[in-house]
Amino acid sequence: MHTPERAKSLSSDSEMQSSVPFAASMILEVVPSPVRSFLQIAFHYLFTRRNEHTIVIDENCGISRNEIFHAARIYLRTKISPSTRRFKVNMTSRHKNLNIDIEPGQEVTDTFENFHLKWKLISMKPKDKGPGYGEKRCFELIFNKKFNERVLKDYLPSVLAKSKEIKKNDKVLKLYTKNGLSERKKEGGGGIWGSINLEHPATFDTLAMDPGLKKAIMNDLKRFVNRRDFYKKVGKAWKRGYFLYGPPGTGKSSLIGAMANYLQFDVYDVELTRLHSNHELRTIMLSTTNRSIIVFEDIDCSLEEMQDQTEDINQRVEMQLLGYPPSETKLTLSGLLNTIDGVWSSCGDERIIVFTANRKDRIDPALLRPGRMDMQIHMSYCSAKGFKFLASNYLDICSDHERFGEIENLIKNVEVTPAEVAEELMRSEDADVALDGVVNLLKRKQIEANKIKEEKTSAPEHQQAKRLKTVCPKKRVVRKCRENGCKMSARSCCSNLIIARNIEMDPNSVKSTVSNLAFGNVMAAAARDYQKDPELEKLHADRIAALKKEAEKRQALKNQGHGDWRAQGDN
Ligand SMILES: Nc1ncnc2c1ncn2[C@@H]1O[C@H](COP(=O)(O)OP(=O)(O)OP(=O)(O)O)[C@@H](O)[C@H]1O
Repeated sequence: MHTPERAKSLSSDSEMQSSVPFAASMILEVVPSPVRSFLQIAFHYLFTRRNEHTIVIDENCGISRNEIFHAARIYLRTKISPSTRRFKVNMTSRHKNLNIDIEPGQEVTDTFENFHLKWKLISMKPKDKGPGYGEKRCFELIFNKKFNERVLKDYLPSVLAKSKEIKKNDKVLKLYTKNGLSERKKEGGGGIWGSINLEHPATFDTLAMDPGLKKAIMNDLKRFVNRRDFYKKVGKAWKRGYFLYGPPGTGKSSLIGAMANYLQFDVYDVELTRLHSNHELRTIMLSTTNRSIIVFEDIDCSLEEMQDQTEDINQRVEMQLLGYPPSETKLTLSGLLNTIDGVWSSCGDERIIVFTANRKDRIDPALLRPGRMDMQIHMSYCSAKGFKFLASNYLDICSDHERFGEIENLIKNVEVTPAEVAEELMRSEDADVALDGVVNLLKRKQIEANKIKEEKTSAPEHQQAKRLKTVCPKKRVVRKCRENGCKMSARSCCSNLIIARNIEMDPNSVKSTVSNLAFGNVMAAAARDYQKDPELEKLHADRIAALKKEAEKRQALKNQGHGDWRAQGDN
């Protein structure tokens, strides 16, 4: 059994003395002190270090986590003794116990059956980088070489098993977000992921959704985690995909929180728009842990942005031909699909992949095919049942209330999200006041809905044009372009329109709008685009002429070798 005394002896001068045979210690007793320390080191090496074996356990295996390193960190928390000079302590509201952690440079001793071992946490930082940047950590496990086989066969597996048990008893869910490929945060040990404790309050008990659907999701999750052998037998990666879609505020994120709390799984939040290549996506997927939920939120918007980025590349290639340095963006839909269910996806167990979107019709069907997305869940507007559920949850109204009838009648005809209803219910603890708020909200929504309906049916063309004006300018431009068969990205359509408008208004202002782009090139592209679109061409014939003139002028300036030709005005 390990004792503080033993720990101390291993980490001090007396360790050396105690580890040499009796005869050698007698010699040390009699020699003068300057010679003694020299002999101490020599004897220590001769009788102890020579017989030592060291196993190095890195934090990561390439780009994946090294599970033994992380298990050892958890296990060694229970082995920190009074002789450990420095260690960390933390505890959040969700922890059941104080959380103790070993610090780099510190040693911890352990005893297994009848032999001793020493663990040391080592941290190496590149000199020229800031704290936590590019840091590499490893454990050194030192023991007598005659126990080599027992360490590998018995001791390390027992460390893995014990750490699992400790984790189970004091599990705190984590929410991981990406740090950036080259960063390695000290805390959280997630490699390229930074983590915070996930304290999402949502559970299946607090979610307002169809009870049948709720039950089906819970059963599906339970069945999934219990089917390790089944997945092995049929030769499939042990993962499951969920696609959650519905308008903002219908509870998609809350459902993810409820799933994490139900399964006690960590959550990884992948922001596709922050990734630059398929390689980067694979790297971050490989560094996620087992028993986790990997979330791609608002995938419809992310895919649109990915497409925009790719189109930007096409523009940049054109710019490259004009002598601009090359740059590339390679995060593609096929790369995403490949990462989800290609060879990469089988590197890990018990993974749940969740995609969320506001609209299903904007998603490429390839992404939703069975095997990729096993369960599609529609999160819809609040129903009368949903409202009653929220009322009982927020206001503790378990039976009936005089305003329920009116609310049920109104809610049937309007599109209101659970988030909007919840917001009203939270405004007052007085049920009458809160429910009045809900009634007013529903009435307002009904008036708005009626107005839109009216506009649609009365003078169609005039009203439609009016309505188009009220939607956001970007959407209006894109809608107009799509109606005319233009396939350019939203961003390109808008930037072309801005350029055209600026030319019409004030040619000098153009340079500020597009100062970072290859001016002449963009102008030419914009002009080409207007020509592609017959209706726009008709409407903007003189704009096209202006664009062409502008493009030629800028190109000519460039050809003449004017330094900063983008900054030249129209003089
Ligand atoms: N179905 C629901 N049951 C209970 N509460 C809900 C539900 N939907 C929304 N809420 C409440 O509204 C808030 C916002 O919901 P949530 O973020 O889960 O919606 P979302 O669909 O993910 O929205 P977004 O698409 O904008 O991210 C939640 O914190 C919760 O309080």
